[in-house]
Amino acid sequence: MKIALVQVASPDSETREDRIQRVEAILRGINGAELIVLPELWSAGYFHFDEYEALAETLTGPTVTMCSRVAKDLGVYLHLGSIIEAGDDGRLSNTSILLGPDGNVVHTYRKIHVFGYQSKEASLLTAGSSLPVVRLPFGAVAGITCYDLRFPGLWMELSGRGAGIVIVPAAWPAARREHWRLLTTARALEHQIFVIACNAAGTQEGVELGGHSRVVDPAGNVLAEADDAESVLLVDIDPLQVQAVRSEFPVIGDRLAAYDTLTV
Ligand SMILES: NC(=O)CCC(=O)C(=O)O
Repeated sequence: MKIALVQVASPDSETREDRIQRVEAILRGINGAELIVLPELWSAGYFHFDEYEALAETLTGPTVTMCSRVAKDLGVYLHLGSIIEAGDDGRLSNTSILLGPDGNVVHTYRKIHVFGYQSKEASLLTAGSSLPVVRLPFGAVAGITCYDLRFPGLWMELSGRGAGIVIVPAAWPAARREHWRLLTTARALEHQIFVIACNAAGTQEGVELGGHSRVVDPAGNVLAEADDAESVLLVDIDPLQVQAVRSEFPVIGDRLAAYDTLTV
């Protein structure tokens, strides 16, 4: 199964509308992928905190509308990264969305660990409280977002719920690039899971984004890694590898069995 990670830059000088148009052209130029993934808040720009309120949108807003049209036209699964979602109650969430080949939403996830270190996200956005895993023809898929990479308990839940492929849109700064590489590899290896991690590129509000989008297989092998420029990373994965790795070396099974029998 061919997948494409589109490592978008969101420069301060570009409007959201221009960026949506530009990214649409990039998406339409991708051939043969069955799944395409975009970064966290690429259309608004993660570090454009002063614009969060103005750029908040619903699931029928400009980012989802464009991506839905492209998913349908190309007949692909498209994880659109995330949007600042304006909820009915006036609260804002960092909502990641996976669209199916018919353009309809098949999975949404509202970021649970909103980020407060050198970031206004935690004060502007409301944390999510649900962790869905969706069964698709190519496997059990979950989407989580960026900072969530740091929380092992969340990953225990994901693998416990049967996820075999975890999509991680991100806006992870270059300053902590080695954490990004270490955590994406560690999560794949310890949970015997595909980690498809699509980061942002470029600079926003003086913050350099880390790029280095990467795909790590359930045995912890890095199948592909981008550099730090805006680019499209293409890679083939075999979703059946999840079961093969877990059967050959049953770390997940051993872990669940061990916790069931612990005493104080
Ligand atoms: N967008 C984010 O959640 C950034 C997370 C990050 O920079 C870190 O965990 O380090």
